[in-house]
Amino acid sequence: MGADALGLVFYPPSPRAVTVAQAQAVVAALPPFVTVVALFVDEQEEAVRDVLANVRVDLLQFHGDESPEYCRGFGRPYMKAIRMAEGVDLAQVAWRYHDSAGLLLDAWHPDAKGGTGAAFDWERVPAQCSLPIVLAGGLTPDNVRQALAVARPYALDVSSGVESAKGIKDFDKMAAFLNEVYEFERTG
Ligand SMILES: O=C(O)c1ccccc1NCC(=O)[C@H](O)[C@H](O)COP(=O)(O)O
Repeated sequence: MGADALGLVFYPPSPRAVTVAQAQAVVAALPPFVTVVALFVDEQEEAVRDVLANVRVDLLQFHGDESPEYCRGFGRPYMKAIRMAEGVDLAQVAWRYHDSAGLLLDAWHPDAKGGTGAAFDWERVPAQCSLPIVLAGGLTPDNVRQALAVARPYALDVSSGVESAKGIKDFDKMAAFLNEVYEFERTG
């Protein structure tokens, strides 16, 4: 459908978690030029290295409380996800993770690390940031145009909003989401 990237969730508690074998099958079916993102949450280094040794990964996404040293320790492009708790200082975060490919901003949730379907206040996305902003959290075909207008992110990341049930992607919802994005790009 034209998405630039696809995320593989290597976080066992997630309903979207994949095994290495499932990830290999997904990657093998992708058309060229789609960025493969491997997502981890406070994972043991050994487990990350095992995925890197067995799956063609373009970008690591760290969605927990990983330090900058941990994130860059794999010698691969990475992106740090930040859950937008109250008072988070994005300028300082961008400085600490200066070599991150971007900052993925997601909703903070008391019981889950991500993929919750909850949104945060898009007005909190800074107009200026030293890193490209990837907007996530509670995006749907119905609200994505508004999110783009308010937050003006570099990219979007969506999960629950294009699913029929937790972990089950819905073709029509994905198509509707992408159509809304293209329409926004066309009309501003
Ligand atoms: O998707 C998950 O289950 C997940 C679990 C734990 C940490 C991160 C997770 N997903 C990360 C993502 O990048 C999601 O796309 C992002 O949180 C937005 O999710 P949603 O609000 O469901 O669109």
